[in-house]
Amino acid sequence: MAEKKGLEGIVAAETKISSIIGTQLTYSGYEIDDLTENAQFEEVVYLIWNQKLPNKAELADFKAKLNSYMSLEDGMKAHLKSYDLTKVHPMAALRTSISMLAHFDEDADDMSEEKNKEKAIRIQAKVASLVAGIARVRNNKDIIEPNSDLSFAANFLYMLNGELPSDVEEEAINKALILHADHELNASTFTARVCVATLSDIYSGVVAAAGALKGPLHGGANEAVMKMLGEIGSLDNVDAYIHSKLENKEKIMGMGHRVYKEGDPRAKYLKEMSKLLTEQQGEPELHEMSSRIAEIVKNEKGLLPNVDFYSATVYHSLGIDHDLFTPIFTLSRVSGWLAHILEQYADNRLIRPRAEYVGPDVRKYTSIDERN
Ligand SMILES: CC(=O)SCCNC(=O)CCNC(=O)[C@H](O)C(C)(C)COP(=O)(O)OP(=O)(O)OC[C@H]1O[C@@H](n2cnc3c(N)ncnc32)[C@H](O)[C@@H]1OP(=O)(O)O
Ligand SMILES: O=C([O-])CC(=O)C(=O)O
Repeated sequence: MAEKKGLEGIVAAETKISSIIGTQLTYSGYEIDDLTENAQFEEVVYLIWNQKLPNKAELADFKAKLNSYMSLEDGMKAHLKSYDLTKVHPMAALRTSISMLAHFDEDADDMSEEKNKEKAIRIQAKVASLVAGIARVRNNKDIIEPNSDLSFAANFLYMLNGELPSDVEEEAINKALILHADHELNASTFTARVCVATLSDIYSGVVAAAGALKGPLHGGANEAVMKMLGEIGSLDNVDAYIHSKLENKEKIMGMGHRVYKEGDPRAKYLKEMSKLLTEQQGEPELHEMSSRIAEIVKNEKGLLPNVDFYSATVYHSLGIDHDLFTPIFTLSRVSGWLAHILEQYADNRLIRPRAEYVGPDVRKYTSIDERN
């Protein structure tokens, strides 16, 4: 067997975008706590794309560009309306629609640095409209045009719900977007880098990454956490449910992490928000159930909550449909993918590891009549 199954611990790239040392997560040198408590998501996107925080003029220019790209073309809206969203998961719809964006971009295959940077802004902006648009179309509601007076977080909620968000809602989404923006060489980001290292285009890299994020061992875990809470039903049922899962060697979603063994530094903010928002919504039991799950899994397995665990109850308390949780993760993480794609292009080499062959020895072809 390959020595490092799942490439655990292998350093496969150099990056200036984010770093994990123990339980310290930094984006281009800034601690995640500092950014979560003080920054706007747009500043963080600028930071991870440029390795510097924007000054006032740079931020204004960046926001203006994001806003100018946010509307979907009529053809793109018609495309979204052609999906059967009663059958297709929004994450599958989002993956497909990101690919379709390239068909409306005459620069899609232009590989110049200038055009790629511009396309990054366009993709970041349009993914917000796509997530909101998919949610609206499936509920037979009109697609809402973005409002350029709003922050990225508020604009997303406005396009999703058709009404201005409260300050609490805007702050919660802004924080969640910052916390999910980048995470070193996680599976979806690695996928993006592998894809574009063939010198494929930026849209292909983002589509490949979205496919990787969708899985329940990665970004899909946030939706799975809410499904688990629904199955458990009440605080009284938590112990029996979790013990039975663990006895059957089943995984508890939202718990554990490949890199963080002493805890995910992002989880504490989401835990705080989960407590506050579930109380405000009159559903404190959901947070109490989550805390009890975390306590049992820590005691029994030594595993701690990851970013997906408490984000589930945060999004639920904001009234967001459970199958939109991973698309919202995408809305944030696309900033990290784009940062890594640009970094990969800037100093590219094809990513092509080797596999250890463990199949049958060399043998001769036999005609179909001779086979049993
Ligand atoms: C944004 C993100 O991607 S954060 C991660 C989101 N994913 C999840 O929350 C899914 C649940 N968690 C997991 O599946 C894992 O903890 C991962 C995939 C996140 C990381 O896992 P890895 O470090 O690769 O550990 P791996 O899957 O090899 O498991 C190692 C052992 O811990 C156990 N384990 C790991 N996570 C869990 C869990 N959540 N619940 C129960 N047991 C677990 C495994 O069953 C295995 O036990 P064994 O040695 O007795 O067979
Ligand atoms: O880093 C990882 O393996 C998974 C993760 O937490 C993330 O992508 O945010």
